[in-house]
Amino acid sequence: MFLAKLMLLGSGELGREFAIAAKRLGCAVVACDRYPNAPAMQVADAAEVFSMLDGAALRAAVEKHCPDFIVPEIEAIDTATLAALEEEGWQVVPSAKAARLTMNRDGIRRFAAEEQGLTTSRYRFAETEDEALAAAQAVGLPCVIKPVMSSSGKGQSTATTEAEVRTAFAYAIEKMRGDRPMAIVEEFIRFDSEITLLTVAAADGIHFCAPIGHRQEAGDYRESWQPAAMSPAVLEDARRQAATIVEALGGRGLFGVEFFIAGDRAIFSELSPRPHDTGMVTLIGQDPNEFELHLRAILGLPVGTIVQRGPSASAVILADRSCREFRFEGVGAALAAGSAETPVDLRLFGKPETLPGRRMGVALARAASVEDAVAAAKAAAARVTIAYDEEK
Ligand SMILES: Nc1ncnc2c1ncn2[C@@H]1O[C@H](COP(=O)(O)OP(=O)(O)OP(=O)(O)O)[C@@H](O)[C@H]1O
Ligand SMILES: NCC(=O)N[C@@H]1O[C@H](COP(=O)([O-])[O-])[C@@H](O)[C@H]1O
Ligand SMILES: [Mg+2]
Repeated sequence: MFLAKLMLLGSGELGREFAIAAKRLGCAVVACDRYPNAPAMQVADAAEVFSMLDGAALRAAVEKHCPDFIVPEIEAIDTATLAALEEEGWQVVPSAKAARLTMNRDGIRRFAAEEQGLTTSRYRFAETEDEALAAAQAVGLPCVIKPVMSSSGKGQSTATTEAEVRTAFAYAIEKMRGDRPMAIVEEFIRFDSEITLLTVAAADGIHFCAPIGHRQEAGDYRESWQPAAMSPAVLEDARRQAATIVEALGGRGLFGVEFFIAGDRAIFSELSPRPHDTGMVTLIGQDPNEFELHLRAILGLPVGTIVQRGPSASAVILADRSCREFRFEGVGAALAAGSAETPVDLRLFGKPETLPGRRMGVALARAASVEDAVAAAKAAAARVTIAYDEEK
């Protein structure tokens, strides 16, 4: 009856779009996350609620549902259990090795820089304040300090003085996920721009999407656009580095490979072995979009030709406080801003609770230029407001 059964480990906005793509292609989806009614659960065939870091619960869910593919959707997963499951013959996407190396920044950074020879910022790891100070001295100030296990900028800050290094290290350890109190101390790169190069490893080879530019604030993305303007030589270098690391990680799927662009250098930053948040722009600008590409690659289907439909952008809709009783307003006004020349669309993720800075939705636009697309997406996002009710 079903083409395949997919189990999502993590069920946020990215998993939700992936689940929709999977349902369209006749797959069964089991959505797992730490809280009930997570975005992907709302469109899945079945749901399981447990912490992805709980290996026993993860194994029990796999043995209960017997998925054809286990699809990590977040970084923080018990990767030792994933590796054991893979060893026993379960299919982990793109591979248990990719999930293990990318869950922690030390894993992927060492692999990229020391084993694959990619260009990266200078970096050191620190487990104590003294080690953080020594690391900052080695990489130079200012430096960026991040917990080795975190995402979306959580626990990340930039230090320009020794005193700030101490504060930044304490902040990283306070905000880390998991149980490894370790931070990466990175040279601050004065980049001209930053991009995500979506790279697909599929049955019919390696494919690249047009580069996606993005702007980050507090370590989290605010707007992304596609195609990002780049010199052909730098793009070629980024593609070479992306292909190197994707092939070395192994397995099939879509990867979001992040680079800083500084002059004629493409500096590898990190990668997601799964759809990328900045890649939500492909929901309006690209066929197949990043979620459909991930699915096709996983299922062993050919990707064929990827069509970029013209200058496109996404802009995020963020909450500013904690609340369980809230409503979206201005949705009609946001959509009404679209036109034949500048189509506008929205995704509201259906998260059951707001938190300060939590991404609740995204506005999408296509236009005559990337600048116009970003302006249209931002304007649409600004029209959507969240009305918070008193906690009941
Ligand atoms: N070494 C650096 N130099 C300059 N800016 C940096 C550096 N490291 C990170 N940044 C800025 O912070 C952003 C977030 O960093 P990074 O991608 O490492 O964190 P993250 O928490 O994994 O984010 P996400 O999960 O959203 O990709 C980068 O996109 C960039 O704008
Ligand atoms: N940069 C990684 C990223 O964007 N991940 C996406 O955010 C969700 C968690 O959101 P939450 O923190 O609001 O629950 C994840 O499940 C994934 O979809
Ligand atoms: Mg990143």
